[in-house]
Amino acid sequence: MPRNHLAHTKTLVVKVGTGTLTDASGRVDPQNCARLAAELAKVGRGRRLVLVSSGAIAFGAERLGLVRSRAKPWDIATKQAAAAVGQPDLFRAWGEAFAPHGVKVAQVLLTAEDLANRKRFLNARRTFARLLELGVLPIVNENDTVAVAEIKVGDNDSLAALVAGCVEAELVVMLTDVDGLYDRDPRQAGARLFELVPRVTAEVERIAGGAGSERSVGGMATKVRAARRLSAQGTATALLSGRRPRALLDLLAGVKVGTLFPPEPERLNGRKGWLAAAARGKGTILVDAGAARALKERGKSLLPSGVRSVDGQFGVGDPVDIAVDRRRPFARGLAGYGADEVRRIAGLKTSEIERALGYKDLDEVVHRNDMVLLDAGPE
Ligand SMILES: Nc1ncnc2c1ncn2[C@@H]1O[C@H](COP(=O)(O)OP(=O)(O)O)[C@@H](O)[C@H]1O
Ligand SMILES: N[C@@H](CCC(=O)OP(=O)(O)O)C(=O)O
Repeated sequence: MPRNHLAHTKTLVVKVGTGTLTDASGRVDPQNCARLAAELAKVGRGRRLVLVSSGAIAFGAERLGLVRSRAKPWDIATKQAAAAVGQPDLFRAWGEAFAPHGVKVAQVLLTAEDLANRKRFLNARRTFARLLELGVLPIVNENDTVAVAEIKVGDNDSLAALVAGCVEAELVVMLTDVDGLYDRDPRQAGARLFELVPRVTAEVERIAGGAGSERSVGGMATKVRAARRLSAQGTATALLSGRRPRALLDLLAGVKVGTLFPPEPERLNGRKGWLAAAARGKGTILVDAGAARALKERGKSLLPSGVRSVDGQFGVGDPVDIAVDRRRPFARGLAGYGADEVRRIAGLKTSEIERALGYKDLDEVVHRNDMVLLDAGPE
């Protein structure tokens, strides 16, 4: 994908990391917020723009006078408390920074569950669409105060990827505190910047390290993982320095800045895109190797004969993971039968379904039209 195509981007998500909103000592940097707002106001003209902003923990830590120490890292409750204190401050800072440019802002706080549940996902999509029609800039963050491990997206790089799926963005720009992806941690001497990463391979994942500070989450590793998922979704990702003036404007003018991850040519739309990116399996259907091959290599539906067992509880129409090894699901789909029904027909031929259940609604446990193969990551 040539860089000058980026100028035609109609819908984009810009994710701002903590390191972009704070200075080297971790203090909130209002000047950078103001400069970024001026650039984002320009970028948003004539485009659908959504901002995903981290920084609640850093703003809260500043107000509470919490000092960072490598020896005594903050526990989860402290981070959640800091986020609760800091989120209003963060939102106010953005509101004040955008006001001089006439940009109205809306606060959207999400958890993974909001996007994993199809009904709530469609609700969120409708709200985003209406906000954008009204010319309002949605500013998204994870709802850190309520998001415990099970319902947490966990990092805002992944959240930005989910939001991109929700608004069908062509591009996600991640603004961070380094110029892009380097061949090693840029704090080491001799690190070289990648301009283009055509594919996120295992090697690329290996060189992407952890976070730069206690206030950030994830580091390069979560950005690269999000870029891999986005690429499969048909969305480009750019990593840029949020501290470098004009970097975002230059990117959209086709200038070579930062690191670009182009989209894969074939994209998953609508329900399948949601299944692959946002949905979480309510349970797992464990299948035998033959069924796995039929699904992966021949695009077949899952029939009861290939089912070995079922983990968890789910109803008809719920998203379910499909796996040979329960730690690495290779597909996700909408269940044609509930978990207890699948348990009763596991291993049977389709002709035996009716005898086992007393009725037969479908031949397939998961129909191929309701199924996507997952990118289980590089081997
Ligand atoms: N290969 C790499 N290339 C670039 N940065 C890296 C790499 N490995 C680790 N990092 C670290 O990732 C940090 C950016 O991630 P993070 O601290 O989570 O930022 P943000 O708050 O913007 O999300 C950089 O400051 C850098 O120290
Ligand atoms: N939701 C948290 C930030 C989570 C996060 O991913 O932070 P970062 O790595 O700076 O993008 C906050 O607002 O502080």
